[in-house]
Amino acid sequence: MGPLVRRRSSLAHAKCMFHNDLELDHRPTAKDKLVGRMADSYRDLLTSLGEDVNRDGLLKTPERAAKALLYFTKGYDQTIQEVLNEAVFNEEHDEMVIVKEIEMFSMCEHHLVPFMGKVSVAYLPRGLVLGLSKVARIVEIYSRRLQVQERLTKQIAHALIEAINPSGVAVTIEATHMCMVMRGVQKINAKTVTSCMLGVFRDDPKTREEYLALMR
Ligand SMILES: Nc1nc2c(ncn2[C@@H]2O[C@H](COP(=O)(O)OP(=O)(O)OP(=O)(O)O)[C@@H](O)[C@H]2O)c(=O)[nH]1
Ligand SMILES: [Zn+2]
Repeated sequence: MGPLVRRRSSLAHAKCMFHNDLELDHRPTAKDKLVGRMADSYRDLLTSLGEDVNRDGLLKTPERAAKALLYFTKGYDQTIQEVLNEAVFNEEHDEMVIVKEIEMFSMCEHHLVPFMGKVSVAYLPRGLVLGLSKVARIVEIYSRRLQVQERLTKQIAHALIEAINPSGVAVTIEATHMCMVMRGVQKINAKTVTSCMLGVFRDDPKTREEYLALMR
């Protein structure tokens, strides 16, 4: 295996892309101010539920809930550049790389309840590879937001393309949506599978077949 060499130029390239329409802006307000404001909103919500916000068990709940929601959406506070931390390496490896079954927790933007599942990411390198943990970190940055599964799938795939310019990327997500389990249609076992295939994974049936075989 050849030496791993950090490469800055591709990161500069990545920086450009991450201002495209797939990227949401950072939160407009500082975090400490947000907790106070969100806690006030949670107090209103609890009151609307008919609860007494001054009873012992609920005294600290608005702040706790605010911090929890900020955690569930912490992807808004992170940038791809920070997360990659320059872990893009020159490596002449031209076989498929797959990081499989990355746990994912996200928030349905329609009902503000969680959806969760597993993400598999594959790419075919073209001179550059990504630090393996960074694949999972990319999943975190886009899943820890208000999302729909299809957009999440696409954002992860495009982030890989822009970070290391591989010959192709495939992302598959299998998830359970709490909005379909705990309410609404109430289908406990329904799973939603989405995929995004780019480059050779889209154009070359053999590459796609190899990916699907490795996924089985
Ligand atoms: N395509 C897609 N739809 C989603 C996702 N998460 C939730 N939804 C759907 O968003 C839709 C919102 O539909 P509406 O009819 O406006 O809302 P609703 O009355 O609460 O719908 P029900 O869930 O059917 O009760 C529902 O069909 C959800 O299942 C997602 O990630 N992708
Ligand atoms: Zn939902």
